[in-house]
Amino acid sequence: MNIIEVKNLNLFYSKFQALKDISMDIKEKKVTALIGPSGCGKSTFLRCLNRMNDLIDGVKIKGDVIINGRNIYKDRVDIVELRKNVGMIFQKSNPFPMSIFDNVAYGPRINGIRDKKRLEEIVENSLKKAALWEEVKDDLKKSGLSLSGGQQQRLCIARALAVEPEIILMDEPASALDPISTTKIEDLIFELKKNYTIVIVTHNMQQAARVSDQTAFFYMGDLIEFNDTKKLFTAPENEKTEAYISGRFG
Ligand SMILES: Nc1ncnc2c1ncn2[C@@H]1O[C@H](COP(=O)(O)OP(=O)(O)OP(=O)(O)O)[C@@H](O)[C@H]1O
Repeated sequence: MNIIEVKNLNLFYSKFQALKDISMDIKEKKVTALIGPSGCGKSTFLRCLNRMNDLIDGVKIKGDVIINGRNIYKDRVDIVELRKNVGMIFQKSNPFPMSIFDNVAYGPRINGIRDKKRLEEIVENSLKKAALWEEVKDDLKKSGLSLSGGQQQRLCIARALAVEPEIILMDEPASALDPISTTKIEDLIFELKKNYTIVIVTHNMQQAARVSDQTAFFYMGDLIEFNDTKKLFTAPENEKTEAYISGRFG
């Protein structure tokens, strides 16, 4: 089933067109990777899926993004609800300057959950789902900022999971991490897709090939090819895709 349907999406930063008539259906509980050379529009596209571009001055968006049957740009949509349902993980982990517990409890508290036991449950479950619990369970009062880079990124994933999203957007979540931490994030993505839909921007083609079910190749604002990951990397249909995956540009 398609959880996200993008139809004829165009995005302008003032006069510059960064996305050109993009249409793409994203399947539920699968990992979709967005690849392409720097500046091709991957992050811009990702941010369209939870209206993060609304925050940028001079942005104009035309077209439709339909999530669970609701057009997030046209129907009356509560942005806070939307971002709860469509969580986001950034390249640079950004824990709040507070304890591990408070980082994960932050969203649930904003949503009005006050009961201590309930919060403890949510924090424990979210940290378990983010594969961080075992490493931090003995000192949840420790500052989130005192964790290693890889742990901080998993803390941010736990924080996103604590408000029960359906979709998680990841913008190069492992590009600042060492190989071992990267493997942990990749293993986690594999685990998470049992319950969540994941859309991930990555510069790393091996990573896209390892973690994703479907891959979209962008080039200069165009969606050049969108295919099953295996097919895209072994028998691409477009010659630009082939040139890119074989390292001839980008
Ligand atoms: N806030 C902005 N204002 C103006 N132009 C922007 C803005 N953000 C991005 N752009 C331009 O839009 C195009 C797409 O940028 P985007 O960041 O989406 O590309 P990307 O494929 O994610 O690149 P990278 O891999 O380098 O992160 C680029 O030409 C970029 O310069």
